[in-house]
Order: sequence, then structure tokens, then C-alpha cells
Amino acid sequence: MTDIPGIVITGASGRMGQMLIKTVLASDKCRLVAALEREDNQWVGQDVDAMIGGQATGITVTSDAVEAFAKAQAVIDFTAPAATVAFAGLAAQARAVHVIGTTGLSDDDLKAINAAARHAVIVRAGNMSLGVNLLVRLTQKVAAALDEDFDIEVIEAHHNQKVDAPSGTALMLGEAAAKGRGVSLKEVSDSGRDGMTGARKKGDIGFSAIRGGDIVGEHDVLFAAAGERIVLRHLATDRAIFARGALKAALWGQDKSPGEYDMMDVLGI
Ligand SMILES: NC(=O)c1ccc[n+]([C@@H]2O[C@H](COP(=O)([O-])OP(=O)(O)OC[C@H]3O[C@@H](n4cnc5c(N)ncnc54)[C@H](O)[C@@H]3O)[C@@H](O)[C@H]2O)c1
Ligand SMILES: O=C(O)C1=N[C@H](C(=O)O)CCC1
Repeated sequence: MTDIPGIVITGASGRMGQMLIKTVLASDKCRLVAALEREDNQWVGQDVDAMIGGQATGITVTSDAVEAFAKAQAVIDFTAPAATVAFAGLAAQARAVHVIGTTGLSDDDLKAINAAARHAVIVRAGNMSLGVNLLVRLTQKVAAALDEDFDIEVIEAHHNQKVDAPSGTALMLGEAAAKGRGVSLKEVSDSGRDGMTGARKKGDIGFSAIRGGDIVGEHDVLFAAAGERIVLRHLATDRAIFARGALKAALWGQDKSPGEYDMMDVLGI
């Protein structure tokens, strides 16, 4: 037994789940205590090392969240909205830090997560990378400095298996732009243009989503005015950046009071 935090990875067989397992196994600041998948997933009952390759862990992939969370000081969760809402309640019961990377959460999902954060630490962000969180800050600053003569558009590109749009990152960037302008994103958001849309409404914040191939994640924030354009850009080329951020959040949360936090809190930016 050791006193470094024990971590559970949910969605173990997913794109992020696999990256997170590798990141936790490579770290000397935490230990992997369980890997969780859906009951019907073929990884359940298999050894983690057999599935991932590499060092022997002695850990079998399970679908029993209650048993897995009872062993953990942190749960790192990049799965799907319904699973994440259920895990928020269970992680709070286990008093484990819940790091949520899942995107596509509805307002009701967010309310349920917020309620769970009354009893435990939750760190949630649509993007856990240092670069994107810096870009969020820059976006807010640039939006605050410019008036509505500059049209703001958020353009994002992801792989062809992504199920939600706009991306969680695009929404973070849109929220930051709206905050900089002193408006509510809900009032000015314009996504899914199609057909005879009419001319662009001044003050709107637009969203466009590209889906194709194996794109890890690309985001532009465009400020377009007559005669000039500013483009703020982040390009992700490796999912390791999200996993590193998530692990940092899990360790950061260990001595914090119950509540909902984001990556800005973790990074101190
Ligand atoms: N915040 C970030 O930095 C960041 C970065 C990358 C991806 N994401 C988000 O993370 C999520 C997952 O992305 P992905 O590309 O890894 O998807 P994926 O489909 O490859 O993996 C999701 C995994 O979750 C599992 N899962 C679903 N329901 C489950 C349940 N009830 N119990 C256990 N496991 C369950 C699935 O079986 C699957 O293996 C998406 O919402 C994505 O947008 C966020
Ligand atoms: O691959 C995904 O899915 C990603 N999701 C996050 C988002 O929705 O912004 C972060 C980037 C990768």
C-alpha cells in the first residue's frame, strides 16, 4: 500500500481512456487502481496490460463503478454524458475527486454535476490542455478590446467519430468571447447555419464544425472586420495533452474543498 493517489480511468477502451491509462502508468505521482468500461464492452474481464500492451498491472477491466470508485482518490472520466452524470454521484459518495473531460453535456446534466460537487471536488473542462486554456484567456481579452464591428466566429475541426457539436472547446471559446464582450452566449450564439439564413446579425458569435479523418482537435477564433482579420488558433496533434491536463487536475484536487472547478483553477491562469 502506498499513499500516492489511486486513480480509476473510466471509458478504458476509448481513445482518451487508453491514453489516460498510459499516462497514469507512466507517472510516479499516482497509481492505477481500476479501469472501467460498459458492461457490454469486450475489454471487461481482460487484463489492462493485455489490452494496452506494456507493463503488467494486475488490473482487470471492470464494469462495477461502485467497487472501482471505493478504491480510488480520483476518477478520470472521458466517456459520454449519461455515464458522466451517474459517475458524478458515485464519485461524490466515494469522496473521490472527479475529473470530467466528457463534452456534449446538457443543462440538466450540468445541474446534476453541480449538485454532486456539493459533496466532493469536481474538475470539469471541455478541454484539459494548457494551450487551449491559454487561448480561452486570450480570446476573452481580444473580445474585450474590440467592438461589434469585429464579427466573432469559432471554427473547429475533429475526427469523424466525434458525436457532439459544437465541441466542448468551441463552447469554452465562445463563452470567453461573450464574457469579454459582456454578453450572454445563449443570447448571441449562432450555430448550424443552413439555407436562406439572411445576413449575419451584428454581435452574434458564430460556430462552424468540420468532421473528418483522424483530426485530433483544431480551433480558430476569428475576429473579422472590414479590411482586417485576427485569427487565434490552437492545433492539437496528440491526445496526450488532454491526458496530462486531466492527471494534473486529479492531483491538484486532492487537497481542495468540495466544489466545481475548471482547468483555469488548476493551472492558476
Ligand atoms: N476535455 C478534454 O480535454 C477532452 C479531450 C478529448 C476528448 N474529450 C471528450 O471525451 C469524451 C470521450 O472521447 P473519446 O474520443 O475517448 O470517445 P470514445 O468513444 O473513444 O470513448 C468513450 C468510451 O467511454 C465508454 N463508456 C461509455 N459509457 C460508459 C459507461 N457507462 N461506463 C463505462 N464506460 C463507458 C465507451 O465504451 C468508450 O470506450 C468525449 O465527450 C470527448 O468530447 C474531452
Ligand atoms: O476528440 C474529441 O472528442 C475532443 N473533444 C474535446 C472537445 O469537444 O472540445 C476536446 C478536443 C478533442
